[in-house]
Amino acid sequence: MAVLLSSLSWWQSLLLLGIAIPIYVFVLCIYRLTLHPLAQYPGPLIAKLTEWSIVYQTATGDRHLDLLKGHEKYVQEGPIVRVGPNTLSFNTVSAVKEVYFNRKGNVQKSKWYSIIEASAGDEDSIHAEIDRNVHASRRRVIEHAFTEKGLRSAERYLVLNVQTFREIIQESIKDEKWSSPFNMSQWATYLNYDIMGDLVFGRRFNCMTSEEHRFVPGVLMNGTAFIYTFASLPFGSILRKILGSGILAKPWIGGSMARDEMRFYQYSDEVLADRVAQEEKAGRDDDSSARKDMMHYILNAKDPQTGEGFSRQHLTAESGLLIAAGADTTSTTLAAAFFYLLHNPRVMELLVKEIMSFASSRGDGEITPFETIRLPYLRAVIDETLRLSPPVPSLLPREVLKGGIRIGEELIPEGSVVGVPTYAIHHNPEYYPEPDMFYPERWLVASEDEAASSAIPRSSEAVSVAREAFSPFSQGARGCIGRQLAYLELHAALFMLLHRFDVRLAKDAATGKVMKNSKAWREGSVPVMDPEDQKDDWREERKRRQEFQLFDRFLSDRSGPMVEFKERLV
Ligand code: HEM
Repeated sequence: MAVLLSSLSWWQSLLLLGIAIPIYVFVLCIYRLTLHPLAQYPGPLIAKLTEWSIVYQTATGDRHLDLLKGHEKYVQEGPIVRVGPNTLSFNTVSAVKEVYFNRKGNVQKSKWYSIIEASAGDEDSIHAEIDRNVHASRRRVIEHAFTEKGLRSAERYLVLNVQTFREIIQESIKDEKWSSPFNMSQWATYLNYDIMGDLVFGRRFNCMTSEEHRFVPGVLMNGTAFIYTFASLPFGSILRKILGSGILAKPWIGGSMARDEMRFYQYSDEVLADRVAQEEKAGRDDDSSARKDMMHYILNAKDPQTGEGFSRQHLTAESGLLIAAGADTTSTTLAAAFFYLLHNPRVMELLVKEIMSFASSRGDGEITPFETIRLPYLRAVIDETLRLSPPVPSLLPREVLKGGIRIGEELIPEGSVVGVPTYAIHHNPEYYPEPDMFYPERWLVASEDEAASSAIPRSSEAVSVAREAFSPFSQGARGCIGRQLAYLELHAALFMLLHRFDVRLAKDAATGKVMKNSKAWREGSVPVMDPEDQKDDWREERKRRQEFQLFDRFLSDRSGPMVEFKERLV
């Protein structure tokens, strides 16, 4: 071939390419539609032909909606949809079990993960690491930071940060009236960044009280949006080198999103450098009273099997991951919980009743975050929020290894990419009757009396089916390591805020409608979208009955609800 090309003049080579490329594309398309091992599965034509359909979906922020729409459209043909030439989306519990939950399942994270943290340097965090053994070894190191002892020592800092938020709200309440409106997505983000700063690095970012670090959530969301799409490009693994080199971050090539992606890792590396210096100083001074935050455990931990700790490059990747994974997800859920409570007064009333009666049963005794975990209706509200608005809403891609994998009745061949889109399975009526309804009771087994008046079945079988499909934290060996911490934060924050304040949706004084925050709460943020105030130009799936709107950037972008607070008269 090379000899042939070298014997041609430039215009003959060009002509040859001009003929060969369309023929290649044509043959590839025919192959993908007919002889490809996944050709038998239903799906949109464009998705069968090209990966660019995934790129387009990730760029719009609507991928979770597209995946659900695909499953609804092809439901008659079964629960599997071909969403890319080589990618299958499943909407079943058996797929959740085989692909995620089963630690021996014959899959590994797809190559998409090898690109998402290229800007952190040559080493991947535990989230991006593909090799299952390397991941297991690193995860054992990180687990030291998530023990019950570690979480118990975190309680105090959770409380202090929520107290700061309460004080800020309190200051905005004038003359025993309602506070000024708070965009809950914005304030839940500041709160959770401050909590994560405190818990991971032993220092507050003070997002709630000062402007200095408030740029970080925006930088993270922009960077994540960029990488979500970039990593989905065909030949993404070749592009990793470009990303890691920082070329895209040059002002004359990449846009602000590419620059923000780099900027986020620079920021987490700076924060890490300060923290490592502190740890070294504490070691030199033999200071046993130094703060034992998560980084303390991570800096000092060794994998019990290999005896190895983390290199500096790993630590940079893990620092970025912990800020991103910990702060952003939990704040989406807190904002969404306010949205659902304020649109469902019945649920709000029951929840406040539970909180108040627990508090009064304790008299003047101090209530710790761990105790709030025991409140069943509060947990049901949080789980129902995570079901309808999962902060990581799309398909977590896994590549099938040699020998293939059996999922339900199907044998899926090696090299295919498979996954279960969380938002889609959380709306699957087979597991969640009346899936669009915010109904926390679905998580609680009903007594005989309750069953008679229940809107949906609540037998122990129905609840356990719902539990099996429930995947906001994913499941199994690659599932979320911060799950317990997230619940602790959410329980504590909701308990402390609702115990102290009555809340209501802020209304626009002129129109009397739910308030829209026309000003972006950070650069590039989406406007407040309240489905009660639907616009004609909203796509159909965004008009779901009273759902808190997410924009899928792998993490979720969001805004609102606009909330006002008033001191409760106890
Ligand atoms: C509501 C809150 C949260 C949700 C919904 C959530 C969700 C998830 C999901 C879906 C994954 C798997 C991602 C994948 O497979 O690509 C994950 C992984 C992870 N999460 Fe969370 N997360 C939350 C809170 C937290 C918190 C508070 C932390 C702690 C700092 C955390 C740390 C991590 C880490 C380190 C991983 C990677 C685990 C591994 O690969 O071994 N997350 N999370």
